[in-house]
Amino acid sequence: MATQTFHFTNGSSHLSLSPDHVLPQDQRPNLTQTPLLSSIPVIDLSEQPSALVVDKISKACEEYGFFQIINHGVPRELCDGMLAVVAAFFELPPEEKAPFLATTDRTQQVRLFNYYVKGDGENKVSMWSECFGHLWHPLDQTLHLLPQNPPRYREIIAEYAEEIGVLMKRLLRLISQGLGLHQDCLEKKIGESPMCRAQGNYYPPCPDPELTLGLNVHTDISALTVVRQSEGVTGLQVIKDGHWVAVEPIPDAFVVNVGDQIQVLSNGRYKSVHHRAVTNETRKRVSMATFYTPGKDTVIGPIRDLIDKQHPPLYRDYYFSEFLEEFFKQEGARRMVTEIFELKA
Ligand SMILES: O=C(O)CCC(=O)C(=O)O
Ligand SMILES: [Fe+2]
Repeated sequence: MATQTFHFTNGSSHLSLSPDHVLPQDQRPNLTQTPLLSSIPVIDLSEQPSALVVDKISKACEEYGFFQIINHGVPRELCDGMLAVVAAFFELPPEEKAPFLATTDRTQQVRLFNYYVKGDGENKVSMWSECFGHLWHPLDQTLHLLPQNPPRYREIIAEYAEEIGVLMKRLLRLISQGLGLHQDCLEKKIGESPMCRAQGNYYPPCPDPELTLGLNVHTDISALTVVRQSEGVTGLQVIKDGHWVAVEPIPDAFVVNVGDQIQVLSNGRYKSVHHRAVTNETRKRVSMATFYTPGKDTVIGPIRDLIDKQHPPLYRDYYFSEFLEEFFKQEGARRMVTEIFELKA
């Protein structure tokens, strides 16, 4: 299977910004316009009574589509260890990573790739990052496919995945309650065979952050996403009221965001918000996104209990496979997949 052009971040091409990374003028980040550290809501999961936590999460999902959580119960050392092992994988010499390079086979389970956007004309502009994707659940099907170097990669990812599974379900219960639904509602709607993918993102220092992006503007196609990011380096930015705001890297916090599927299930009440990663000149940044997504055969549409005369359905029901097809069709573009499933009034 053919591989696409790939830019190793630790190969010689990354010592300078190659033309392959330079975005057309209108897609550049315009960093001077970003307020430095206005932030998204920070929610303490240990706060009592828990109804207060439900309310705060609900408000955050409506107004930002993003929030950070602290006192979440996932051991900090495990998260630090996870980011360290992910960084160590990306920092291996190119020949050690080459076996994982993405091919054109979409069913490939474990893949190392660069995102790209379509530039002027036919050319593709690569993002200033390397991404490494694989399943995080069910791990017995996937663990043997993961890197053996760094030596502890498999073991640490397995431990981390276990914790993320518990956290993800807890968040889905809180979000269901915020919508006034039974606490198991969202997990049931997303189905018994969710697609659980993890994506490590590695952003090396960039000689000219104004000319490129670490990750293009996008929404997540998941139902829900949980991100762990490096401490002390900003990069993730979120649209709020038409402006980019930087997500402050709070020690020992997770960033949580509503994906396209919860936007549809909640009939537009909770927002899947556009976000991007920008680069900086001096410090590398690592993040690990874990996505919780429906299986291909799951039917997604506005939950019936959320529909009434005042709230007519905004989307049609679809199989998640249809959503994925549309997503792949829009690859490289500024993705607007949910719009395809909107019901016009
Ligand atoms: O690096 C980040 O913080 C953002 C990652 C992200 O948005 C993604 O992987 O979908
Ligand atoms: Fe994302």
